[in-house]
Amino acid sequence: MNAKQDNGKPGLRQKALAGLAGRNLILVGLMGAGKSAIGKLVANALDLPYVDTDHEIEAAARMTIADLFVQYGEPEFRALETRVIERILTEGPAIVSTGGGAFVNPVNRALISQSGLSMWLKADLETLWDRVRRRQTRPLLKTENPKQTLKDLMDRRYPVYAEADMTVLSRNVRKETVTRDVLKALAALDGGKTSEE
Ligand SMILES: Nc1ncnc2c1ncn2[C@@H]1O[C@H](COP(=O)(O)OP(=O)(O)OP(=O)(O)O)[C@@H](O)[C@H]1O
Ligand SMILES: O=C(O)C1=C[C@@H](O)[C@@H](O)[C@H](O)C1
Ligand SMILES: [Mg+2]
Repeated sequence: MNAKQDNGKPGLRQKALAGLAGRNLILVGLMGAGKSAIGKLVANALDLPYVDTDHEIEAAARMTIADLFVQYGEPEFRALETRVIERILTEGPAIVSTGGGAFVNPVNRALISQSGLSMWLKADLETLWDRVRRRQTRPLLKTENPKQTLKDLMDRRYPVYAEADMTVLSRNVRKETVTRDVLKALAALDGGKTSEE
């Protein structure tokens, strides 16, 4: 992905940066949507800092999110999440992966819309379940029927995620393909064609 192609037209990276226009890009969506995995690849492609709110929360609390839920409860986790989002967004521009519940809070949504572009990584239930089923790190899925819990979260949260500025399908394809779809969505904000189309 060269910044300039031989034909003189701007390349995908350059167009995506133009579309982003110095703003933060905030990835939202359910657990397993790929916010962390794709966020890292997008940051790498655009040569921008990458920040993961879940990771920042764990660093600030000096414990894992699972332990935070057990020792202090979800309300304390959510309060910390809002403080971390507020801080991160003022330090941008960056590619920011949020935790699955972050965008559901209207205070967080307002902070996000003030300082950046939100992008929903949308995936279907089977794709999400396939990605999260093997890991025990997500406290909200420690239920008797975690797949049903994931489905309930989808039903509640998808109308809210739909408020994001952009949506990209996090399909069952290579991460690089989804990453490219993210860059194309950003590039489209700038209008015109890239030389890679
Ligand atoms: N397009 C993809 N193809 C294959 N695997 C993927 C893809 N996107 C993500 N994954 C994998 O799915 C798993 C979950 O992805 P990831 O941790 O990035 O989700 P997340 O949205 O950050 O979830 P959480 O809200 O729990 O932090 C990871 O193992 C990741 O490598
Ligand atoms: O969907 C959610 O509410 C969560 C998702 C994870 O990213 C973590 O932020 C935490 O486990 C809560
Ligand atoms: Mg994540």
